[in-house]
Amino acid sequence: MKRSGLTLHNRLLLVALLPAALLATLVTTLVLYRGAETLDRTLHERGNAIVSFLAPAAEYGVISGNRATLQSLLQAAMAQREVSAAAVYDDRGTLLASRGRIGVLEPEALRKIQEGATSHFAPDTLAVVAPITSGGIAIDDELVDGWQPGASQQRASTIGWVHVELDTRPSSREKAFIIWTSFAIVAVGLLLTAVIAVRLARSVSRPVARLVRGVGQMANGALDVAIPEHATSQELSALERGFNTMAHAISENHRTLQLRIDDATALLAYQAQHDPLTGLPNRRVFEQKLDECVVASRRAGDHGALCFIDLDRFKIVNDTCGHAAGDDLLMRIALLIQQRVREQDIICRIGGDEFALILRGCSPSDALDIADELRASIASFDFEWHGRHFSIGASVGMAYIDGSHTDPSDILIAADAACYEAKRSGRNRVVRYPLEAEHQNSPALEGPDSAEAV
Ligand SMILES: Nc1nc2c(ncn2[C@@H]2O[C@H](COP(=O)(O)OP(=O)(O)OP(=O)(O)O)[C@@H](O)[C@H]2O)c(=O)[nH]1
Repeated sequence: MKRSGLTLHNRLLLVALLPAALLATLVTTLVLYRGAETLDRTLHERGNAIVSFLAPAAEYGVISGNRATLQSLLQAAMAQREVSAAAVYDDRGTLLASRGRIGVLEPEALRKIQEGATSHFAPDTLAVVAPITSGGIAIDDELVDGWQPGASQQRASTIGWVHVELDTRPSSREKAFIIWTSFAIVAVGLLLTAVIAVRLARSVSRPVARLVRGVGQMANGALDVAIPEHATSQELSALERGFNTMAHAISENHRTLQLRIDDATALLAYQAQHDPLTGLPNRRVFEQKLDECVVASRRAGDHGALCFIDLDRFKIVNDTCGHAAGDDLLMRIALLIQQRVREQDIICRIGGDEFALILRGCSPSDALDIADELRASIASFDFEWHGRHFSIGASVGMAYIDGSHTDPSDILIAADAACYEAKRSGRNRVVRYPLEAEHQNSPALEGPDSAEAV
């Protein structure tokens, strides 16, 4: 659909003002027309009434030629409101008497004028002329031989004319007054209508504009939107409340959803980095940390050691008491190791019963001491499961991180080989890499064989 450039506000103004303006124009025109017509008609009627009264009254004066009578008659006519001049003519059009500044009419013009005819012969003047007729005297006629009823009417003839002029200025002034009063009323009415229309249009267009802004903000991604509820109309007020409720609900749902996503993401991140059974960092984290350690040892001289810890004869617990017991034992051993290592050390579970311990910032001898203390703790740990007691051990393979390695997998291989050697040479002991020298020179580190289930 084609869009118009008119705003909602302007449309509402148009709807309110256009009919009012049209109606006002129509009504004003009608009132003015009717008012002017009525004033004109009233003036004409007055003129006619005066000449109708004057014509029969002047009959005697015209017949008798008594000008004094005619003058006093005209004087009486002049007393009438708006009469500015008056005159009487005989049947030949000769002026017999006049009052005021009369515009004398030619006999020709008089003869053409019928009774009650009016005309504007001069500006601001309305002239009314009526013939003076003589109907004869009925008493005298009856005395005449051969008189018949109705004969006097037949002999009525025009013996002169009365001519009255009315001043049209008061009437014009009244017309002007009506015109200006009407215009003033219409102007005030239209002004009031405009003020009311503007207020009404605003009461609709402003809340709608606020709603449009709110929707726009939401469309741009700002969900926490609330518009002020100032609408005065019931429907718009309900719309504002509804919008705010809806926006709040959407915002809340979005927030809840975002929290769930964050939780799920955090859980996934945690699960991606931790062993689900013991909660220790998993193999992936271990590899990262080992990388960091190797880099730190080369760059900052931050030396340390890697210990591979493989539990001895763990399988017996699984086989005799089931996997639940094995799981419980793994969790307890993980806790035990965590409690015994330092804050800067990193302990990870990297396999079934295998743990990796990265010792940071320590000398080879300190690392050896820590590893052996750990081994001894595991060896002396008494695991109890439904009345049965188990004592397991741990074989520990150690490789130093002293800045001489560039590849972390070399250290891994070394620690793995040392651990294997610890297993092979009887379990429950710490073997460090390089193997031969360490193994031969450190008999003290060799512990007793791993304990069997008791
Ligand atoms: N309960 C339990 N057992 C596991 C889990 N992961 C691996 N295992 C078991 O742990 C055992 C590890 O095998 P081994 O290391 O050969 O068993 P071991 O008795 O410790 O043998 P040595 O290391 O030679 O002393 C296997 O039987 C696996 O099934 C686990 O998450 N829970």
